[in-house]
Amino acid sequence: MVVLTKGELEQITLPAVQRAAPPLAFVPEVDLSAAAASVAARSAAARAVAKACEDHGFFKVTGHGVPAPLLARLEAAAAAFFALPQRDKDKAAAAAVGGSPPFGYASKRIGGNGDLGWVEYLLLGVTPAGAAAAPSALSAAPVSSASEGAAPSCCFRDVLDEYIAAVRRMTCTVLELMAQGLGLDDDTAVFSRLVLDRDSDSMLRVNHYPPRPETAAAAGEPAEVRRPRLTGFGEHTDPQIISVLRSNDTAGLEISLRDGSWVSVPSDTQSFFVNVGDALQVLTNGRFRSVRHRVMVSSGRPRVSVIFFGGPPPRERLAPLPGLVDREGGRRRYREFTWREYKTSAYRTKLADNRLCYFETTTAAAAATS
Ligand SMILES: C=C1C[C@]23C[C@@]1(O)CC[C@H]2[C@@]12CC[C@H](O)[C@@](C)(C(=O)O1)[C@H]2[C@@H]3C(=O)O
Ligand SMILES: O=C(O)CCC(=O)C(=O)O
Ligand SMILES: [Fe+2]
Repeated sequence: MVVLTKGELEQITLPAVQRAAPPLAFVPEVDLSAAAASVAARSAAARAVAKACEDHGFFKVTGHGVPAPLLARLEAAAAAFFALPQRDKDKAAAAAVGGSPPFGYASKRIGGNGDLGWVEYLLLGVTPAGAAAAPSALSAAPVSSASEGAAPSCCFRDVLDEYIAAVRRMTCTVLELMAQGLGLDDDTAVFSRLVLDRDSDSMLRVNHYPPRPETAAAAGEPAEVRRPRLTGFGEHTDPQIISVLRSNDTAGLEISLRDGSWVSVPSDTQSFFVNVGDALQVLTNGRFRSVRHRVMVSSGRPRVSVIFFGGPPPRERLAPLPGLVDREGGRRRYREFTWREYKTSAYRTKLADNRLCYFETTTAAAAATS
């Protein structure tokens, strides 16, 4: 059980004074089933994806083909896992493959550098075969399907493995549309091959944000005091190439727009949300922007989200794609580095830090500060 100090608790509750973010008026959307219908539909979808990645680094995917019963089973399995007694969840952490952070179960502590959030989570490496390198204790968390009534019960780990295979396939379709939208028609697998590589450093995260707790404030106090907004997951960009998120019907995800304002993303259980990650910002020479996002907890209902992070193999050298650099008159915004190097550097940072600035070329860094 994690017991926080008073100061640590304040760190989570501090944003209570902030006003709730307004909803994102227009969530860019791509329907993958429509995109598959014809060459013209595919190129229209590719253009829409590229525009969303340039404008927001964020969009919604519908028509994705991930079966609804699988999503329902995953949601039920995750809820059943987080409802386990604390000692069983802690045991799962201790049993994590390799036993080493960041993988396994944790509560309130995010990463190793003092970040806190109103969240508990499972973080799993995804093995080359597509299966979760999951804590073995997950096998002992039986769940029956919420949607299929009499369907056989099955363990969390099996549902996770099935989900990972499906979400990885869909992620690669999205990455191919991104490449096409950038005009990289000669090599539309330029991003997807990194996530499909047998050594791809991809991960799965299952987050559970418990309902915001009641406060003892007097009835006459303003709503923000009676129902403080808590930081579920502080603002950050994701370091990988792409993150593909699905949540239950409790909202909480917020993204930062280009002007720095925050907007909330209405939940949609039928869809997936895609974030551009730092590595894709580098590969596209800054044309696609990694989106700054966070989760705020202001609901009396729990939020459960599952995020697939598509990462390259550790040895992969990342640098702006030459074709995209040429289009900017040869200006290369980032130096070459390996994914291992980037990840090591990222894991030394706090959640809210800018992790890309250490990899900018001097010209880009100089332009940004002038
Ligand atoms: C504070 C941190 C948590 C994090 C590693 C880091 O040092 C900075 C990046 C964080 C992040 C954000 C996206 C993913 O949720 C994550 C798994 C990742 O790869 O980078 C987390 C890391 C984590 O929770 O360990
Ligand atoms: O839980 C969510 O909805 C988003 C969490 C997130 O951004 C992350 O795990 O990197
Ligand atoms: Fe994230």
